[in-house]
Amino acid sequence: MFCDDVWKRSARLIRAIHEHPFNTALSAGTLDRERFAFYIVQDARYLEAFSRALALASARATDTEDAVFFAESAHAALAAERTLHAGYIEEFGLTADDLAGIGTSPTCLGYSSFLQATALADPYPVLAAAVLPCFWVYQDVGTTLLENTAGVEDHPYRAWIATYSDPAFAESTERAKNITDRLAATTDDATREAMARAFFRATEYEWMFWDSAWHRETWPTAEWLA
Ligand SMILES: Cc1ncc(CO)c(N)n1
Repeated sequence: MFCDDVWKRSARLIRAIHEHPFNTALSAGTLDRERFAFYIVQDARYLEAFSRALALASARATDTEDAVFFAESAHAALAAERTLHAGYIEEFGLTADDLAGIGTSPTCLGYSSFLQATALADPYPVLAAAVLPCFWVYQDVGTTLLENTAGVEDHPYRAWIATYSDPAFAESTERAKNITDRLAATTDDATREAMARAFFRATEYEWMFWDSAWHRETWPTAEWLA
């Protein structure tokens, strides 16, 4: 099956995601607030783009059940942004003015733009494969973090871990995988190859997203603009 195949081929990259210092510190509860705040602000922006890509997947779906799934997922992404992310942003005391002053990072813009370009310009099966790692990687990391932090009381990032280890999110991940497998099975070789490339690119961006939060990535050219 397509999903099993691309997941196996991503094994080393997935391991690197699990072992990234951002995620090991997130798991240990030692991740500093500055890095997590950077991540949450960028991720709130990412989720708006992800939601748009999902809404476009819903519009382009050839199967009504798939259209429902993608529309619900588009809504869930924005709902997460308005609860989980907005909750942390409030906890960190970031005002609307603070947020307006924080630039979207190169990686966040790259990942967001990649998803939206795929949504608008690539075949629908390629779009399904591009959004799949957004579900699968988070579900995988979320459940691992839940296992690793099971006995920990008052984990500072408990709400984040709970969101992505939720059985409902695992169910969505299964749905996204099933849709992608069905589309891969019924398309041509060239499209299947493009699906694999989109899956790998999105998974690379997932690693980069955590890495960019760890380093609090900025635009190297920012100082030359007024
Ligand atoms: C970067 C990224 N990928 C996936 C998810 C899960 O939807 C998220 N919140 N952020």
